[in-house]
Amino acid sequence: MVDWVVFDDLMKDYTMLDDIPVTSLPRHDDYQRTADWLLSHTKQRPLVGIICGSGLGLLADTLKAQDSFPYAEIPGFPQSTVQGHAGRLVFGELKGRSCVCMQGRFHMYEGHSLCKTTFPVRVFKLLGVETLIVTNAAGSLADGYQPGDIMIIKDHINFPGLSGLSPLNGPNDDKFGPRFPAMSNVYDKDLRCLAMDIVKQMGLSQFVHEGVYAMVGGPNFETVSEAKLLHRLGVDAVGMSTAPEVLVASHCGLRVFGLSLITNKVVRSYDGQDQVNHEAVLEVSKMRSHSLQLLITQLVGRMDMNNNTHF
Ligand SMILES: O=P(O)(O)O[C@@H]1C[C@H](O)[C@@H](CO)O1
Ligand code: HPA
Repeated sequence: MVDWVVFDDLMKDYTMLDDIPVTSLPRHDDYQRTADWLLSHTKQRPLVGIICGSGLGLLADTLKAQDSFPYAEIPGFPQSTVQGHAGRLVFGELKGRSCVCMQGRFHMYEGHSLCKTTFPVRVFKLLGVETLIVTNAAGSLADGYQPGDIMIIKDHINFPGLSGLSPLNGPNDDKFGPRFPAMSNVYDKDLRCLAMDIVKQMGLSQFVHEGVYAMVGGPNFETVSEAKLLHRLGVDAVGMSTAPEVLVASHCGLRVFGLSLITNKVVRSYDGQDQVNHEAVLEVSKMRSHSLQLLITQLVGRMDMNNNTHF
């Protein structure tokens, strides 16, 4: 079993993932042990996994017939440290469909290696999950977006990934997926269309967009020049998570759907005094999390199941 305290201690001398001794990376058995423990502690057999972003954890509270486990009680599970991320794994039903929900995620900027931030995704796979729904709080760069809007993620730019920081670094585990996974169609098109349909029926079209999410390492928010650069690159929203989870999910054949809640506009001008902060991010996510919850609930209720073309 991975002991993350020992793991972190081993890691402290390694600044590049390239340097991580492969013997200390989690192995298939480590993920399996955590999955087996969970399966023996709940009767739920989830087909949908949900990761709640900053301030978006209330969704987990709406699950029916809940079994919940603080991360600290789950063998092999990492711990969350960020305000707005409760640190509980909640099993339960949405529209009668069995789900497992991470109320709090792990970020690279917390000092976790990427294999640690994505550990739960492979556990989800071994629990029988077919579809992963990722959510996050993000700052907008696109001109038409306002705080409180929702962005259905069409694609992402993974800046840490482009510079060699990938949760898939290290020996490939063929039991999970191929060495060189394609990433050209990661955010499932059918689910995106279904979500847009639901948005129309909910009368929310004015507040919902489809766009490109970029992951940066954080924990600082962007400088004005970085914001200008992201805008020129065609990024619609920027955040500090999601891409590694999506990579690992897609690698092991999960169908992926992603939503960003726009909590702030990224400052793109040297004039003015606007400054983003985490408290404001949490406040906006709390204010608008209800619409996001309704959208996810409808989506889970209407998505096709056991029809995952990735298998
Ligand atoms: O977990 P997510 O990506 O929703 O969290 C965002 C990015 C930072 O962790 C934090 C900044 O306020 O919110
Ligand atoms: N930048 C990066 N991450 C974020 C932001 C932002 O403006 N807002 C919420 N998460």
